[in-house]
Amino acid sequence: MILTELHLRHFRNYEDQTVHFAPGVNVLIGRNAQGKTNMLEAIYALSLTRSHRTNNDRELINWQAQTATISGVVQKASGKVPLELQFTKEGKRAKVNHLEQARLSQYIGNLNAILFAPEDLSLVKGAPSLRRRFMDMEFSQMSSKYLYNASQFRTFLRQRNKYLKQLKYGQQHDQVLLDVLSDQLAAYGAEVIVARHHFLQQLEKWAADLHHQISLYKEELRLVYATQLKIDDETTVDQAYQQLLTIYKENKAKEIDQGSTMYGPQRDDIRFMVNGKNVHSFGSQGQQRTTALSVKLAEIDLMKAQTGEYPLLLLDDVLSELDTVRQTHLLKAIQNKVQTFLTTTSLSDVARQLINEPTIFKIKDGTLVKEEA
Ligand SMILES: Nc1ncnc2c1ncn2[C@@H]1O[C@H](COP(=O)(O)OP(=O)(O)OP(=O)(O)O)[C@@H](O)[C@H]1O
Repeated sequence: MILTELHLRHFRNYEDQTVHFAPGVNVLIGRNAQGKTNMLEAIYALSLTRSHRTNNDRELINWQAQTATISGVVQKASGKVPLELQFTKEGKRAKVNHLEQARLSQYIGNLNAILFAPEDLSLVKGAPSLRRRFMDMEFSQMSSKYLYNASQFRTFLRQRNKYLKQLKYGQQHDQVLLDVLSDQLAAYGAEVIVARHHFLQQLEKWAADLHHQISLYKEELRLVYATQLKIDDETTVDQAYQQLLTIYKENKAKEIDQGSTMYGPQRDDIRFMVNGKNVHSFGSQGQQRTTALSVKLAEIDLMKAQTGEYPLLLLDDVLSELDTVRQTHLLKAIQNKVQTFLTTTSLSDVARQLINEPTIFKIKDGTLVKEEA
């Protein structure tokens, strides 16, 4: 898919900006604090209805304004889709084809984007919560079923944790409601766990291939889904549900004592194994970077396989973080395949040579101007 045009009104430091993007590589060049990341953030938000760097939507609204609007036109194989998002201090509204969507979950999936920023290089060495967030954000774009199950799971997890605390401190005594909440949590948790297992297996195929190439055929990458359940390719959602339910039954007293839910997908992780060793603990910084890059790039193909369309790729200042070999692989992998938005303070000679006919935009103080070829 291609984002052909974007209009920002009172979004961060953009007052009123219309841009027509190229289908290939769009390079956004500017000094620090001029609005490069803000532009990628706008595209990301138009895709997922939320920012990648804040949970507070109010921060997206220009300090002098009350409402921020992002709108754009997405060109897909099936035709053009106009999208619009509006952020006010009270909340947000989303429109597809000029029609307001009752739920944001109905909106997500119209524009798919993968964002790769320097902090993603810590996907491997960072905390497990980063990897769970990675799975949730990416798989939700590929499957509305995953989006729904993961969001229901979070709702019941909050309720169950609250109830476990009340039981712990004697504010509640009735364990029947706890059993009802455990049943719901196990049902949605099982859906999430089985889906993650399948998505990760597919992601592994592409990631392993890319990693093999980038490491100059020296390293084999494997992605292992670390979960408390016993899961393999044959495990059904019902079997996973029964396993979780049994765990909740057997650990009821322990969880009440803790005042929180100790079992389920909120504790899962991904282990990245290179040549049989966990890169998190044993990998060099270079291996960790190669792994993160391979996994991110593999998402492009996974998303294409799942949705039938390539996503947009947003690269926020990552070139400067990668050495020449990795830059070359990154730029080669995206050429002529995905519409790319790349921010940088200056384009290196290597990158300039590798990018096939880049369209260059200069960004200064919240204004973006296309550089004529
Ligand atoms: N809600 C807002 N209203 C107005 N201006 C804002 C708002 N939020 C952020 N800004 C301004 O946006 C600018 C930051 O832009 P951005 O994060 O896109 O920087 P950048 O060009 O990516 O720079 P760097 O290379 O340093 O990351 C800052 O000048 C900041 O003051």
